[in-house]
Amino acid sequence: MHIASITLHHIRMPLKSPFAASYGVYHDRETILIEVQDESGCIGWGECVAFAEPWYTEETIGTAWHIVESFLIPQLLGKRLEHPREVSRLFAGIKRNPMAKAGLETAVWDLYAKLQDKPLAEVLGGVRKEIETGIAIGLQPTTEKLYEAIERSIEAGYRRVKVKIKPGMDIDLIRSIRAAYPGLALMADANSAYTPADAPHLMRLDEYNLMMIEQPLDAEDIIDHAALQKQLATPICLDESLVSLDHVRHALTLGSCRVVNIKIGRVGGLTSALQIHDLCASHGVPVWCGGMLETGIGRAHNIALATLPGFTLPGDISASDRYWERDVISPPVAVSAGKIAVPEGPGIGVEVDREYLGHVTLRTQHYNMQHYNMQHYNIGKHL
Ligand SMILES: O=C(O)CCC(=O)C1=CC=C[C@@H](O)[C@@H]1C(=O)O
Ligand SMILES: [Mg+2]
Repeated sequence: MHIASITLHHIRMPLKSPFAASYGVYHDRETILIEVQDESGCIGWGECVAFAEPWYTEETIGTAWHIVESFLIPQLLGKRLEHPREVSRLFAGIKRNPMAKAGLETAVWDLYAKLQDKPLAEVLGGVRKEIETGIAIGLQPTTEKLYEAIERSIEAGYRRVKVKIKPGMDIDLIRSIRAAYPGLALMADANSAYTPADAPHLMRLDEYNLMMIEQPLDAEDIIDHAALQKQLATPICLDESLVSLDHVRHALTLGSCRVVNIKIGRVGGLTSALQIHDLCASHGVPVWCGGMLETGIGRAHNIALATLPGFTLPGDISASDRYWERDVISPPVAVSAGKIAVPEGPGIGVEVDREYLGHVTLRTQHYNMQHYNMQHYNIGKHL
């Protein structure tokens, strides 16, 4: 692969309904879609999943655009690569910023798979032709709205339901859901809404047979999660805490969690996601693919990743129409009886709807060696 040009698309898509977590509410989704084109004209697509606000992690659309444009593109543009796993080595001189890195790196994986004329799932080592999937329901304004959302999820066949919790919307909420749906595969995501002092309160959730409690404490609290896991019968699943392979290795060593949510953007790309998958498998720790309210491009990468053998739990890969009136891919992601058929075309196996992409684009920037701003290129050169 000779990386000939890179194009960034900053887009905004309206959410069909607001998505609320313990830290805030999303009314629309800004994201950065990334095209990487090689000298043959083949195009790989990736998605940088940073939000517009630094609520989930410290990355935002603004930080990611800056890091991609000023530091990562200079390391990638013009390079001749044999394999996408080389990209993370090219980016090693730039600290953290995993979502910025993953946006470019996933595009190179898609490009590579297309050049191999193979589905991305096959190139990654996938073993499934369809994946079972779950759904994440944001905090709802009323219990009735929550029950309506749960009913719709069950009717759609989603294999597990994730609800959001936070202090004041937890024990009673879970108790009422469990009373209404005794056999439902149910988990809760706290998005770091609790502190270690809340351990006795969180232990009360043990009686409701939750599959797991996701990220109860702060992202930095790897040691405190280990102490909490010793007090909880319910498995802890970590999300925000795990931003690299080393973070996962530390969490498994300390016993901070018994389940791992792998999000391609949060861990810096597919190469890192594969390494984390393999590490968890060696420890007998199940993983599932988390979601970031992606467009169909990020969703397609998630589907490919979720075909790997260690992804034994349903993830947050819902249908395109769960969030979007219209997606930027064709065909949109569809869920049937809680399952998604893995695309069989080369790469991510979906086409980008450029007409709609243009409609939702706020800003586009194209970079190639002839026109690239040498000032930016020189910034990257010293790395
Ligand atoms: O992509 C989805 O379906 C939503 C997944 C989801 O629950 C989340 C997405 C992004 C940030 C968080 O609010 C939350 C999570 O922590 O998993
Ligand atoms: Mg989460």
